[in-house]
Amino acid sequence: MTERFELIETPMKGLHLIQRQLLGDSRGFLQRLFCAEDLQMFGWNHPVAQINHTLTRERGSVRGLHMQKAPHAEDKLITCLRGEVWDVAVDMRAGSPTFLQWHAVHLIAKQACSYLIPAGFAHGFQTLTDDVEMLYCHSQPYVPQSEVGIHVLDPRLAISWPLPFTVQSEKDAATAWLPDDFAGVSI
Ligand SMILES: Cc1cn([C@H]2C[C@H](O)[C@@H](COP(=O)(O)OP(=O)(O)O[C@H]3O[C@H](C)C(=O)[C@H](O)[C@H]3O)O2)c(=O)[nH]c1=O
Repeated sequence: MTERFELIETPMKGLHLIQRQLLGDSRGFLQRLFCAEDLQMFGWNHPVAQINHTLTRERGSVRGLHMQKAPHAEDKLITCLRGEVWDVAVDMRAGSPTFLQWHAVHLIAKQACSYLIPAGFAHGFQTLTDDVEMLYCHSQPYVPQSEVGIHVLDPRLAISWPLPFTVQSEKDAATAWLPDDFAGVSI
């Protein structure tokens, strides 16, 4: 725990929830979304290379599952700024005791909790409200050629999504299932 962040463990090594402290006053609040010194204690050991902001309009939409392969494998800090999402991280690390297991968290903007997803995990989410805004801090730049897609309905993962799907990108819908001999990624 630091002055501004509380680390909440998950069943998977390196995958954490980060509870942020809001500093409230008569005007509203200030919250720190990222702090290199503090987050280094939680395993984030890189500068922030890029920050992305997405708007997903329709409830039930699904983005992902995506990750970047080495040497561009990246840590992500996922923050829900508006609305609510069912946010899923999948352990794709070769040799991990939780290989191909997934862990989902219900991110609610007002609850000021972020999801710290280390390199080697695929990430995706389903929106539980309309007009969801997400902020992603990435420890590596976007390198499309290194991106790997995993199908959100891949039977080897058996992710239990909370809502019927509404909107999904053509790219994500067309993603192939994992080959039977897939043994994971090395990061
Ligand atoms: C990821 C990314 C994309 N783009 C461009 C590429 C496309 O022209 C456009 C939309 O890309 P895409 O459909 O891959 O966006 P998402 O489906 O939201 O991808 C994200 O979805 C899941 C949930 C993630 O965890 C990743 O952060 C990210 O892959 O933005 C960029 O310019 N920079 C980027 O970092």
